[in-house]
Amino acid sequence: SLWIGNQRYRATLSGWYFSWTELDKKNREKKTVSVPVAEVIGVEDGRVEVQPQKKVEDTDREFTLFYVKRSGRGSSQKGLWSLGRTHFRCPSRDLRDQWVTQLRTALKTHSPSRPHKLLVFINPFGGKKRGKQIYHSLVAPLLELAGISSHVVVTERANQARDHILKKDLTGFDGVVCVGGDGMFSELLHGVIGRTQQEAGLSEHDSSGVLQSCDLHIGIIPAGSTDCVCFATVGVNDPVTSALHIIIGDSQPLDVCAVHHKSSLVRYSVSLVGYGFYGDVLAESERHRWMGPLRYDYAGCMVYLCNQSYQGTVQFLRADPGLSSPRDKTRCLSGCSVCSESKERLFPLSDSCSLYSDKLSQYSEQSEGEWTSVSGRFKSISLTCMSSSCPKSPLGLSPSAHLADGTGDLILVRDTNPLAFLTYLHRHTTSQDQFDLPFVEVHRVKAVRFSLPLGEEDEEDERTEQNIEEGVMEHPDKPCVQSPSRSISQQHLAGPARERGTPNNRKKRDFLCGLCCSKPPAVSVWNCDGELLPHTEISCRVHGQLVRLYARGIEDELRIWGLCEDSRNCNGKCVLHSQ
Ligand SMILES: CCCCCCCCCCCCC/C=C/[C@@H](O)[C@H](COP(=O)(O)O)NC(=O)CCCCC
Ligand SMILES: Nc1ncnc2c1ncn2[C@@H]1O[C@H](COP(=O)(O)OP(=O)(O)O)[C@@H](O)[C@H]1O
Ligand SMILES: [Ca+2]
Repeated sequence: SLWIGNQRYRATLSGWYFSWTELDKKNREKKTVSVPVAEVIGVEDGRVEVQPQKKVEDTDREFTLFYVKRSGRGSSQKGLWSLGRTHFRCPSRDLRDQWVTQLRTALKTHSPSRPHKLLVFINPFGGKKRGKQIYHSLVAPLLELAGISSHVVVTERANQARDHILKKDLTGFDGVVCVGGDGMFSELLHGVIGRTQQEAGLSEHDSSGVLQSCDLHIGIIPAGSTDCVCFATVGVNDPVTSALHIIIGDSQPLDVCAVHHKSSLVRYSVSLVGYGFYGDVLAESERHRWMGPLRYDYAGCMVYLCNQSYQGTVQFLRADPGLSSPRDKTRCLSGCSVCSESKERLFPLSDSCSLYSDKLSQYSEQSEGEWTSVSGRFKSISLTCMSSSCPKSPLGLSPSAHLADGTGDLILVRDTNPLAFLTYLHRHTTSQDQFDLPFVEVHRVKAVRFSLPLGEEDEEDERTEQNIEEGVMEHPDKPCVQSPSRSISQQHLAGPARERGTPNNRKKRDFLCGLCCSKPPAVSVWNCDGELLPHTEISCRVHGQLVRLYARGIEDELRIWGLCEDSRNCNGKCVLHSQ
């Protein structure tokens, strides 16, 4: 027996669960609460509070259990996790000590993948510039409660986090965490992939080569502008929810797209490699960083009004259509069967590298005839390895894309009238099918190539030079992977001086004029997870499950509450899947 307040409970710790059942005066069982041991955050002697501040009342018959608590069923805050806390009173001190010891032992046994030590990078300038506050007030107390030690680096420049991961001794760290947005995540992604390949002696520049999957986990505490990677892998962009996923050591594999230009790696992407609309929005938004996250809304409106489209040829290698389709109306949810089956396909034996290389040599030998080619004028071309859902678009760019199936979804939006394009964009904010439009096509792919019409190559250089002069990009001779273009401080410091009619400012106006007025540019620019790429002709290849995040995918609300056992096969009949 245990007591919560004056109420008696029968408590059991058996296998994977700690449960307590309310008993009435006649010992009849009433409501039961069950907490999976894997979701226990900590067990403390006495009555302990951590919010708003840590307070310990060391009463000798009590203990406090901290655990993951989900927002109520049907709540508007779907997917949010918070810290649950219950004070239990035992009949004696001895029994209290036994409970605490047993619970802690169970925690060690059932949660072997929890991190013990984390390396945390905070971008103090990301999003609304609240990174430091978010970490210290919401995240650090939870890590401390869970007994996780952390080494915190507040970044002073762009690429500091990436360089640190690439060059410094990481012995003892179980994972790396960023407090920031998609750009900050991208730094960690490049650091972790680069370091893993260095250690494995593999070249990242060989576009048909095998890449070694990374063991070091990445955690994201969302504090950025789009927070797409966090939203699409957790279901919400909430720092406490993400901190709890990190603490319990969740693990979500993620596909990564490698972008190459000629024979060198340009960058990696997980959320968006976008040309046309999304490239132009990013180029325009970088000039308005001072607006914070609102810069994307402003730039989106401006670029939409300019009504541009671009010519080019897109070639792609289709993924096996028997496995899944971007239009099958399913969603990749936690425990997704498509992704788990892909694991066996991508890594058929534990000695994955050799077999995987066999598969890749097949890939590189794939005949030209197997590439499908589409030429024309496009409003936008997007490739995403996952749904890319974000607060702006809750179902994302490709709602049925999978996080870890080794494929990406290629979305081609052909030139159309402004109203039709607005319909396409608007459907991202609703549950209407954005692919059910005559000028839109979507393909599930393994690789993509983009080329400009013959004779446009000079334009590519011109546009690239212009961007570099304006400080939006670095020189293409420097491999982009060594020096991504975006730096908040650079943009920030350069901003005010440029506003006052300096030559740079005139060029800024030329950029929009170029887009909207007399001679519109023939060439757009690629947006690669929020970075402008310095090349237009690129090739992309999806590497299945290359990295792992501290996440578990989006939880199926009905499955959690025991109402829908099979998200894939309910055929949209249940409440959640018919939405
Ligand atoms: C009429 C309403 C139109 C609304 C259209 C909404 C479409 C939203 C799709 C968003 C896809 C986002 C893919 C993620 C990209 C990020 O990697 C990138 C960088 O993010 P951050 O580091 O946080 O700054 N964000 C973008 O490129 C912004 C795209 C915004 C497009 C409107
Ligand atoms: N201290 C810093 N000063 C300037 N730029 C930084 C700093 N730390 C990180 N960055 C860069 O800022 C960019 C944007 O950061 P991010 O956290 O994604 O915010 P947002 O979502 O608002 O774009 C990243 O590409 C990162 O390389
Ligand atoms: Ca995928």
